[in-house]
Amino acid sequence: MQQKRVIGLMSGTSVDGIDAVLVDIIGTDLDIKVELLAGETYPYPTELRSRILAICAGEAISMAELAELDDAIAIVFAQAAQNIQIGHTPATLIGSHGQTVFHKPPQKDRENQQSLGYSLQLGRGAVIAHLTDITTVSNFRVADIAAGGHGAPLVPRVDAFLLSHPQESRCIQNIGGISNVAYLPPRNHGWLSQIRGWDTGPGNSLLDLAVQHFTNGAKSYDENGSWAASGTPCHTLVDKWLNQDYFHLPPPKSTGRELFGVSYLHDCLQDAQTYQLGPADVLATITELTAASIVHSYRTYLRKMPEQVLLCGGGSQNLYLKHRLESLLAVVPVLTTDEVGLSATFKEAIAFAVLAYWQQLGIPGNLPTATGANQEVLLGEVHQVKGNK
Ligand SMILES: Nc1ncnc2c1ncn2[C@@H]1O[C@H](COP(=O)(O)OP(=O)(O)OP(=O)(O)O)[C@@H](O)[C@H]1O
Ligand SMILES: CC(=O)N[C@H]1[C@@H]2OC[C@@H](O2)[C@@H](O)[C@@H]1O[C@H](C)C(=O)O
Repeated sequence: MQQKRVIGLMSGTSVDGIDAVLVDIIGTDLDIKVELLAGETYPYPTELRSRILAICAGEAISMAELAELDDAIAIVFAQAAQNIQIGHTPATLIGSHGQTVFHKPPQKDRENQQSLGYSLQLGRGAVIAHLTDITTVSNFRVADIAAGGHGAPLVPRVDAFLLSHPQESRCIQNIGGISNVAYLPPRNHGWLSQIRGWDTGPGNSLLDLAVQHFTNGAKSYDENGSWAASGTPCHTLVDKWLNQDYFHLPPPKSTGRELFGVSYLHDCLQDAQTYQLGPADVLATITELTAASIVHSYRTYLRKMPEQVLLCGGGSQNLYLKHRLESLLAVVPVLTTDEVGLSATFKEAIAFAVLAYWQQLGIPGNLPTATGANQEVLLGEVHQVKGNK
């Protein structure tokens, strides 16, 4: 049986820091087992985070600055990989997602011709491999995009093998900067082809930006959602915002801070002024949009509601958001993946360790029903170092 010690590195659309995990992986698909040996979030240095957020918000930079940023990110990713191994037998493989700074889904023109998407993750794998002396797999999204897919979400195939249930249907709901779902039917005949996945819309991105706006940067997020919980959502605005095109696009679909970022928040704040909403009410209203857009997408795009929802990502710790999801989902129980034995904080980093492991075994990592690609493909580019297998 295959077994490997792997490092997973991930920084998502919240741009809060690098999630690093050290895992032992054994098996291949339904027999796969992942043991989490260590997990840590290493915050970005403040100045580096500001530069990343600026380009995510559309600020123009020169090619020289882009090259410098690419390697500055690779260096902190490599440091995260070194640190997570302290006190452990070293890993022989790294799966590094990198830092998304631009994401453009594939688009259809008026003649229904589809153009390819484009997604850029910085922190080049060759530099991580060189600095750590560990074979590194990176650039996971490009092969799926070349096959006509969105290149996202990629985690549903990993969710399928780590979190599906023999009898129950589950939605695995990640609430990061952006939210995405993997719908997992019960594991019976043909279940793999019935899995669905898509980005549901905003997660914490708008909430974090609003908190930074109201506190002049003194706070970066609303801990436990307590500030939002002290306000009242404006349902008229939630209904208006839910009319937006993205929520009415059928899956497969993906999005990013290009849509749910600074200028979207600006529009929300203008609307909020019309209704004279104070900061707590604005946060409550954006939280309601986040919860309502998730539930609306289940009701609209799934044949049947799931029997259970398992939350993960930083937003799973936002108690007010969790409470609003529970209320809107009514009878469907809402748990976190921690409660079924998989770390809600580190699941995405674990997923990129698994995707790197699959790459080395020649196992495809994408699910065309989630990304829209025209075929299953091997994900990731390999940066081999001497001695690693
Ligand atoms: N205790 C908490 N209370 C409320 N929100 C929290 C808490 N802890 C984390 N968060 C939120 O989670 C965010 C980080 O989530 P996460 O690390 O899952 O995002 P990400 O991986 O960057 O995003 P994505 O999944 O879109 O790639 C923080 O920016 C914050 O908004
Ligand atoms: C382009 C990009 O980085 N997309 C991320 C982002 O963060 C959440 C959502 O948008 C998601 O679908 C995707 O990441 C997860 C890890 C995925 O590919 O499954």
